[in-house]
Amino acid sequence: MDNITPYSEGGEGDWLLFEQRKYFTNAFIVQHDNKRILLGLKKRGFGKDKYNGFGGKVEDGETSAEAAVRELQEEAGITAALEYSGTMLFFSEGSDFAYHIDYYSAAAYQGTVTETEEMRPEWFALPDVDATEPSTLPQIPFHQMWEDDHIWFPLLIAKRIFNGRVDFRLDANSQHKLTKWWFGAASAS
Ligand SMILES: Nc1[nH]c(=O)nc2c1ncn2[C@H]1C[C@H](O)[C@@H](COP(=O)(O)OP(=O)(O)OP(=O)(O)O)O1
Repeated sequence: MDNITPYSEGGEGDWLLFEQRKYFTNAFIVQHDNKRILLGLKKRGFGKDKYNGFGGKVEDGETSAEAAVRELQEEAGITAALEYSGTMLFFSEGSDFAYHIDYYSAAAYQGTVTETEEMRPEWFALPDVDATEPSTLPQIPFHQMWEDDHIWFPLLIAKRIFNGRVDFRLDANSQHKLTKWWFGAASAS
């Protein structure tokens, strides 16, 4: 049995309202055997300088699973048999649509992890409470990721399929600030 919180919520105020959603994917390589997870530093566009999984828009005519495989190939140079991990609805003040993001993960991959124009891939240590010696890899850099990620990462890592909703508002410096959220594991498996 994993020792994780299956549901959490927080923040304040009313949920922001939106009229449109667009579909995105986000994929992670999570290797429990090697105690590591692959993230990428986004080099351009929305979310620049944040670490994230590899993903992007679902194009017309493809499923989100197909988009996830394509984006992982385009952004990290690798192919993987990705499995569905969860779905989140991300909405930010100032945006005219909500991001519907399907998450995927895999342990194994084919090819060589490669830096691309969009992402600089890097391995990080999976949290390991039983470790007898510290990992040589850096810890997951939550301070340099979307603010909600630390809430649902334990579910992703434990392979608990999750759902969630986050609202961000813009602060005086136009930085995204997490204002309201909920995350839950969709099943107890
Ligand atoms: N880990 C994450 N946590 C979060 O809270 N929001 C995320 C997120 N990953 C993505 N988002 C949100 C914000 C992000 O800018 C938006 C779009 O995701 P991406 O950055 O993956 O897509 P891109 O805008 O790069 O699309 P492409 O141009 O098709 O690659 O979805």
